[in-house]
Amino acid sequence: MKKDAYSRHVDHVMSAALHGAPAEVGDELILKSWRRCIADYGLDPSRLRAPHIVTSHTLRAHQEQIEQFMGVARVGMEQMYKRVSGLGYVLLLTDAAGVTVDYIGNDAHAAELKKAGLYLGAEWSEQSAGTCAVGTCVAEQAALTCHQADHFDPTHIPLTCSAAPLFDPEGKFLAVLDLSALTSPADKKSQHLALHLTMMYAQMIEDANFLRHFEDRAILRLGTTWALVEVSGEIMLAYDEQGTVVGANTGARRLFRDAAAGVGGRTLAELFELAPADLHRLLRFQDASDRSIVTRGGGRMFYTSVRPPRQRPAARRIAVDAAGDSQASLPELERLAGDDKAMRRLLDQAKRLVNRKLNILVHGETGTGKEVVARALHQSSNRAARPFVAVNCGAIPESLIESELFGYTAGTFTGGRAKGMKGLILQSDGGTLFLDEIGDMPLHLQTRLLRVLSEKEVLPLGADRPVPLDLTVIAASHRDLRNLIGAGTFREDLYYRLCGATLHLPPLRLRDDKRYLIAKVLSEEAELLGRDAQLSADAMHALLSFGWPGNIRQLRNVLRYALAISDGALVMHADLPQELTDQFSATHGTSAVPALPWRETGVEESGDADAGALHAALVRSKWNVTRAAADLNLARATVYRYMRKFGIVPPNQR
Ligand SMILES: Nc1ncnc2c1ncn2[C@@H]1O[C@H](COP(=O)(O)OP(=O)(O)OP(=O)(O)O)[C@@H](O)[C@H]1O
Repeated sequence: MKKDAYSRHVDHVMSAALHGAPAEVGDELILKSWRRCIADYGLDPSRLRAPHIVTSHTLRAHQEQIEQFMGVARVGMEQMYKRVSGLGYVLLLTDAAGVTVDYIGNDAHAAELKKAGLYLGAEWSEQSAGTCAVGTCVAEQAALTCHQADHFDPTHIPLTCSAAPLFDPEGKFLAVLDLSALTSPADKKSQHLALHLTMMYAQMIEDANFLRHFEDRAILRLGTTWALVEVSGEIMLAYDEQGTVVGANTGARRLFRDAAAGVGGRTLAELFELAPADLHRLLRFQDASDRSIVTRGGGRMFYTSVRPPRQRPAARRIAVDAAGDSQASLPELERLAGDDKAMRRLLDQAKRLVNRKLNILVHGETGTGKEVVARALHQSSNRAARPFVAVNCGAIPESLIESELFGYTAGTFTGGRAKGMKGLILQSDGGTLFLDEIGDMPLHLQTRLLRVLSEKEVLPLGADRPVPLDLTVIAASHRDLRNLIGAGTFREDLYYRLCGATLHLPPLRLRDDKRYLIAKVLSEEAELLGRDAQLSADAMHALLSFGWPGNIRQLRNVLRYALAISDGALVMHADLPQELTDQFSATHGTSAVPALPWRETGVEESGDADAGALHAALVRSKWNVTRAAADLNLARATVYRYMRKFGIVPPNQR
């Protein structure tokens, strides 16, 4: 900015703030903000300040405060960004303090955007940045555009920014959605649509969050247009079975602003003129053919639509109640465990790792839930709306792993796809790449993967230029990778790249929350069948006493089987597969005692517990590989591969 233009700006801000009228500035919110900057925060428009970017530790703390909301907001932001991409805009989501907790922009301009503060971690409060769209939106809790010289600090004059406030389901100010650009036409009117788009998406995100928050409640939507009331939640009220309002979105709070006691805690009959039949249909969460309603006192007419509460299947309630646990409403990561100490510690650790951009290594026997944990970590992260790509390095034939992972360009292979193929690594860009059985990855591909991880770019086969990517890897192994390093089959440097943090999943037999897991898996399986399920006391006892060499995967298979066999809602001991009932009666003294499956051979002494589990499954199936594979939920080819690997030889071939 030229020096004279710069001093003109400073003079204009000072004189308008001290003596000016709103008409001179053109926007009352901007004028009020200039005054606050001078009188309340003691800012000086002639002192230029570079944008303030908070440390990653502070950023994480801000993100943690609104983590769940960020997941919902991200979906809306991505949709919105599609509408404006190519027009030079970036999207910011800030928290109520004005700290940018999420961001979508064109990475090609990352350096410029970062310099301008249009980036993750930038703090846009008025106290820090002077008048700006986010800061003034925070101060006024109102939508506005802060265009070029509206900014207090001349540093920000090149920018145009439109921001809208977001409120939580209780009406508390929560966040700001901001659409900004580094350059724009001089006329502020050019940003009219940008402001409206921002307000529209802010409302959509806020309403999506409202619907999620009250998914267990009926929602009454009111609209002024008959055909749109189903889809546009202009005004929404959540209410309980008695018709008492338990939540209201911003539109509804605005509508009932004059009601002395607000809307919360009042009944629908107090707010609307309702005939008994109308009240009845609302309490039964039914729609009616005449879908109009009139507010009491104000006499305003609206069209209505009712969204009934989400029905949790009875089976889920019964089963979880059976475990005496009320975790059903908790986020996915929390629900992975009951009160097992090791798992609770692991989940606490996992929650702290979620958005840290660290690669994570998950270790545990087969079927302990390594992939389940990886998915839950992804779903709890701010990458949740981006892809979760799972690759089983042990299952893809070695000849294909390279092209599957890294992709290839057109013409690289005869018989390949004409347009080339985007590899799985690139497909996970911005999301999470889950590399299962990482210990099975051939050495030369480990080298290529290491390069991808360190350089954050991938070179598809046949390509001459690498493609940059935002990669977060969660790798899993049932084997101790340090043993593989010792044996020379796993690269030590890759190991250190992958284990930004390591999570050790305990085997099911050592978990203290078996009762919780049994109830959870039973309810999930029963839900799939659309029925109720409970376990008889002795069936539960047998499940609790079993050794579970195949861990939670085996538990799921057993319960799926038992549900298929059982006649009614009650799963009996006799409905369980024979392997369980045999062991149960054995350990209770009614027949010969088989040793616990994973201890019955010396294979475990090889240092690999899975060899024991595999051997046990083969013994149980009388060396029928197909049945053992089904038991362990593995492909037959995988069972053969592991048999070769562990040196397990069937008796008839010894
Ligand atoms: N906490 C859990 N709650 C309910 N089901 C679970 C849980 N953890 C794992 N499971 C179930 O156990 C089975 C195996 O899980 P998963 O595939 O994540 O295990 P894994 O350790 O990755 O197995 P592998 O090493 O063989 O790939 C799946 O059916 C999954 O649904």
